[in-house]
Amino acid sequence: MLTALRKIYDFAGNWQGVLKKSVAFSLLHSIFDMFQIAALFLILIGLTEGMTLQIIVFTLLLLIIGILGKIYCSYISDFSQTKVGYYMCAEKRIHVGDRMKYMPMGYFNDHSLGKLTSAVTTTIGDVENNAPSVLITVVHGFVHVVVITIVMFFFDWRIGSLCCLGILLFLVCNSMMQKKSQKISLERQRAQEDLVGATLEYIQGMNIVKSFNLGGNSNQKMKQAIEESRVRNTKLETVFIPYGAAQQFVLRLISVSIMFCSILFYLQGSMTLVYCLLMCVASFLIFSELEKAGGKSFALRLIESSIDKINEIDETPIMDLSGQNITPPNMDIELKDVSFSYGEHQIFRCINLSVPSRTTLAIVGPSGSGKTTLCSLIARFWDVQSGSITLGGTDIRDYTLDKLLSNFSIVFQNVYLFADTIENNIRFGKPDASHDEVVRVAKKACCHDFIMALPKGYDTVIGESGATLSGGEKQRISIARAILKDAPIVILDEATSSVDPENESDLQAAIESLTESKTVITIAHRLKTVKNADQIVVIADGKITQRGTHEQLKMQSGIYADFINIRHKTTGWKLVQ
Ligand SMILES: Nc1ncnc2c1ncn2[C@@H]1O[C@H](COP(=O)(O)OP(=O)(O)OP(=O)(O)O)[C@@H](O)[C@H]1O
Repeated sequence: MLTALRKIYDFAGNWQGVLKKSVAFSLLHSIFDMFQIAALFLILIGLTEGMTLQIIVFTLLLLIIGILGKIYCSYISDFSQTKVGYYMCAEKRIHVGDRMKYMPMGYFNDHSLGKLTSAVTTTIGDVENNAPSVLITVVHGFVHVVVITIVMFFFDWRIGSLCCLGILLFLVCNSMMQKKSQKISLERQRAQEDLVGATLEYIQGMNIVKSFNLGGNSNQKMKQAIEESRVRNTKLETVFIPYGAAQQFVLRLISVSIMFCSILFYLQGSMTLVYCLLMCVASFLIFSELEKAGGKSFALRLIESSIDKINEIDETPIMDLSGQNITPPNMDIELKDVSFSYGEHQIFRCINLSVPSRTTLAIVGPSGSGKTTLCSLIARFWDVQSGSITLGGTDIRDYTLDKLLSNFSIVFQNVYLFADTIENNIRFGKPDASHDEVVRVAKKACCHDFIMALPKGYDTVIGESGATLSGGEKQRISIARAILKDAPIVILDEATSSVDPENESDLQAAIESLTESKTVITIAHRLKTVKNADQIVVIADGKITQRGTHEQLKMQSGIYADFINIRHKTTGWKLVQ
């Protein structure tokens, strides 16, 4: 239990002060609670030994101060508790999100989208909603019972000892429950992750679901995940209920024992009537807060496993640790003996390549040969396993990721647009750009006219993933933001789809604006791009099998000439005119 409490405290980070304040006020609340017992004690003395005005006034004062104190302390404690929960988790979400930018892409291969989404949404949400309140209730419950026990010892050591026995028995039940819950908490968390993953997959694949008319079967996975989550949650409850009941039983039993013993001691003559009455009334109050703590403490393991999960993501090694803010003297890119594999799947074996500043490289090759991977290695989305890649003569691993990536504008074939205004989507390339700058690049990327035809122009909010724009329009928006970034190196995965003849010339004009006077690396699908490139490399079987200009390569027998003649249709690579 202490480990879990410690973890919550550590998790609070910058908000530990507010958490301590909340705990302190909940303890003060306990002290004000004692005022009730003191007032009761005075009333009983008054009733048995004669009521005086002094006793009445003092009792009333104690009650008023106690009630007001409790209200004030509750307010501050609850407010701080909500504040700490919200802020510590908001900070953690931002921190984890920031860190993810610097994680190797391999991390995202090994961890499903569902698991990561679940971690930053529901798992952190669990911590946000429960951790501070559980910590405060548990600490409060224990301090409350300890304070009361001390007071009981002050009145009668035998009753004090009974209180100690109650605490001890409660701890035994509670630690048994904590042990039992450890395994189930993990299982429940996994079920939760699977559920988020299945839901995401279902929603993301909705167009496929509809187009294949598979509504009935396709959500089978989601149904299974829901069922699994139900089973785990129910199991959790079923396990806790007997222990929770045992805790309650133990505390109630001791309360009743305190009452009976007090009466017995009074009848034997070893306790005064006042003390006896006081103990009888107090016996119902002694364990009230501990009982609440017991009710909440079952959540400690759940919170602990949630915190462990979030910390595990947060502690994943990032790529940026030894990077420096280097400004490359030129944009020469050099690959020396580069080998790379995805796990066991070898993609490149000792490849060498040189792309001088302000030249154009066209990468061609069959589907799955590694064209995208090569671009990803140059932009350090992945680290090479052996060999090196340099930019301006410096190994790209010696740059900070921010500094390295500031040199690249990357346009992917599958464009992702954020659920934000068109203007902000373009501004993503340069967050401090003015409206005029945004319009200027939109014109260059041939977007301005279709943007102005939209109901709110640049302020039109596009649906998630750009759902309300055509494929070609999305492409041009992504080119506009790349033009705005104005990085000296452009990596471009040419669109093979979403280009109809009307869009074609606009898209071409946009690409020409983007690539003008830059070092350009293109995954080329168009004969025109390939023809105009300063250098063409053909990738196949983990190697660069051919390199040269269009004129040189078309004369050589080999994959390139075959492709030009569209003889290798079956490999899945073709050039469009
Ligand atoms: N993130 C990844 N994890 C594991 N394997 C991957 C990953 N990305 C690509 N691969 C595999 O690496 C190989 C090369 O993929 P890559 O996308 O680089 O090829 P490509 O030449 O760009 O293909 P295409 O022309 O079809 O886009 C493929 O076999 C692919 O399945």
